[in-house]
Amino acid sequence: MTKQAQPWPPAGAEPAPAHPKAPGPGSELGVHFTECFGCGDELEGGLHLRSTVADGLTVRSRFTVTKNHQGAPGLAHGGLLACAFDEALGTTVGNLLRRPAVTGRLETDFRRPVPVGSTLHIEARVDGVGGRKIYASADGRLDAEDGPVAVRARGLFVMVGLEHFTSHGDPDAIEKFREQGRPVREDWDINP
Ligand SMILES: CCCCCCCCCCCC(=O)SCCNC(=O)CCNC(=O)[C@H](O)C(C)(C)COP(=O)(O)OP(=O)(O)OC[C@H]1O[C@@H](n2cnc3c(N)ncnc32)[C@H](O)[C@@H]1OP(=O)(O)O
Repeated sequence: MTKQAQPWPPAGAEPAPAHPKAPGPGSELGVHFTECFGCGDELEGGLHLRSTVADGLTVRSRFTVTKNHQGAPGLAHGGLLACAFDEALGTTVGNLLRRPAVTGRLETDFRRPVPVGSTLHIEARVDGVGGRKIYASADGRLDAEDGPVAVRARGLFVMVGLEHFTSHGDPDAIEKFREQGRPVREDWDINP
């Protein structure tokens, strides 16, 4: 049987404008939580992904593959690469739309090996919104913004209320997150 390509974003999704308080093009997004494996600076073996808003509903992120990220000798582990895309897509959705959301589904296509020492340049964009569902996709290129594509990903994010984090998360970590000042509640649309 021939596999039919599904449209992306799916029928019914609408283009989503950036939130009025979303950071503008050129803004560095920084660390959203210091213990985050994707972007936090407290975890020596983390990805230390860094992101900058680009034009449109697009964010450019990059991270350098270290020995902490290996699967096969000298090559990035696919699961770690998926983590980098989860972070890059999540930070794009969170910062541009300013609606709390979590990853419901993440698809990755691994097109080329990613060696230790290389830097992956990830361009992620919001593709559309349908109800509580946010569709986003990203391309990861090797060692330059116009380098060869090594990984592609698509994510479905589902808008949630703050109780998702307060009822399932660790209260001490949530308190630390609040003390770090992100997100500033007034700058977000909280209820899905
Ligand atoms: C400045 C700071 C920046 C912030 C920067 C943040 C960066 C961090 C990046 C990392 C982000 C993460 O890893 S987040 C962590 C990983 N993800 C999680 O732990 C999520 C675990 N899953 C859940 O909690 C739940 O399943 C939810 C919330 C996703 C959905 O549950 P729910 O609230 O009961 O809603 P539910 O009715 O099931 O789903 C709502 C709609 O989405 C659809 N839907 C739900 N899941 C799926 C799915 N896998 N595939 C297809 N569709 C799905 C449903 O069919 C439905 O469509 P319809 O009927 O409406 O049409």
